[in-house]
Amino acid sequence: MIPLAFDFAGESVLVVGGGSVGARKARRFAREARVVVVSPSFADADFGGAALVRAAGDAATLREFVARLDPALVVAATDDAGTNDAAAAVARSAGALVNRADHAGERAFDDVAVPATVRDDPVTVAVSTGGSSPALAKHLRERIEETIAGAGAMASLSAGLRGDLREAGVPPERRRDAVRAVVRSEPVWKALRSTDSKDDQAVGDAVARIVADVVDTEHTT
Ligand SMILES: C[C@@]1(CC(=O)O)c2cc3[nH]c(cc4nc(cc5[nH]c(cc(n2)[C@H]1CCC(=O)O)[C@@](C)(CC(=O)O)[C@@H]5CCC(=O)O)C(CC(=O)O)=C4CCC(=O)O)c(CCC(=O)O)c3CC(=O)O
Ligand SMILES: NC(=O)C1=CN([C@@H]2O[C@H](COP(=O)(O)OP(=O)(O)OC[C@H]3O[C@@H](n4cnc5c(N)ncnc54)[C@H](O)[C@@H]3O)[C@@H](O)[C@H]2O)C=CC1
Repeated sequence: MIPLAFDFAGESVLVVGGGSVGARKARRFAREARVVVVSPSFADADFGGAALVRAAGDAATLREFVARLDPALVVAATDDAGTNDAAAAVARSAGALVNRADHAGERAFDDVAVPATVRDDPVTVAVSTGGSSPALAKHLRERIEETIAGAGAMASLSAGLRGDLREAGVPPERRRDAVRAVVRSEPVWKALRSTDSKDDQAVGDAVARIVADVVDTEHTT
């Protein structure tokens, strides 16, 4: 399986099944998509603000919801394999992606798996075990959470730096070297992770030193 980042803004997601797994998937996709959950009962308190429709997902009902919502993705998350089969078949015939919560391995070509995900916006890190061990995916996600602290700020900082250097007419190769040096710099990471607001100054100083170093070195060689 190959991970891709999918922009769900403006898209719909249909979740079939309102247990704790359906709720977790609904919360996940409700960050961006319009989510509708179809289920005869709802066992979790938090569906991320998704619309909840109390109905059994038989094939006719599912076809109706898929036709109405035109979802990019259908999540089959019931405890009933027959219903999950029907949800997957209806989704496929409508050209939607399918996520089956009760399947791993030997997937149809259009199936997707939901990875364990760490966010420090705009950075996301996704862990998949190819469906073999979701518990391991979760554990690795917890470990990575500490490792990427500050990555969101680093992404914004380096994107800003790239823009500034471009505007200043710095040629592409030198720009690339400077940005690469900044994202690898321990002093910059340390300052970004600091909760001390005066470290904004430390970040700026560390970046300025690196940029001057890279630009100067390459001037003189
Ligand atoms: C294939 C996949 C399809 C999909 O759902 O997309 C799938 C399938 C199955 N999960 C099962 C069980 C568990 N799933 C979790 C947790 C998570 N499961 C997630 C994803 C995936 N699960 C996809 C593969 C991802 C990959 O490639 O690794 C995570 C990462 C993302 C998310 O769901 O948000 C989320 C962690 C979120 C986080 O915290 O970061 C736990 C841990 C726990 O609950 O503590 C357990 C119990 C322990 C265990 O069994 O491992 C079972 C057996 C059910 C049974 O035995 O009845 C199946 C079905 C099967 O294996 O056949
Ligand atoms: N992918 C994952 O991360 C995990 C997947 N699983 C799998 O996912 C399934 C669901 O797990 P839970 O949410 O814990 O189960 P659950 O039993 O708590 O919830 C199942 C939900 O499906 C609903 N449902 C039953 N028939 C339906 C129908 N015809 N139409 C619509 N909804 C229907 C039920 O009302 C209930 O709300 C499990 O049976 C298991 O196979 C379990 C743990 C983790």
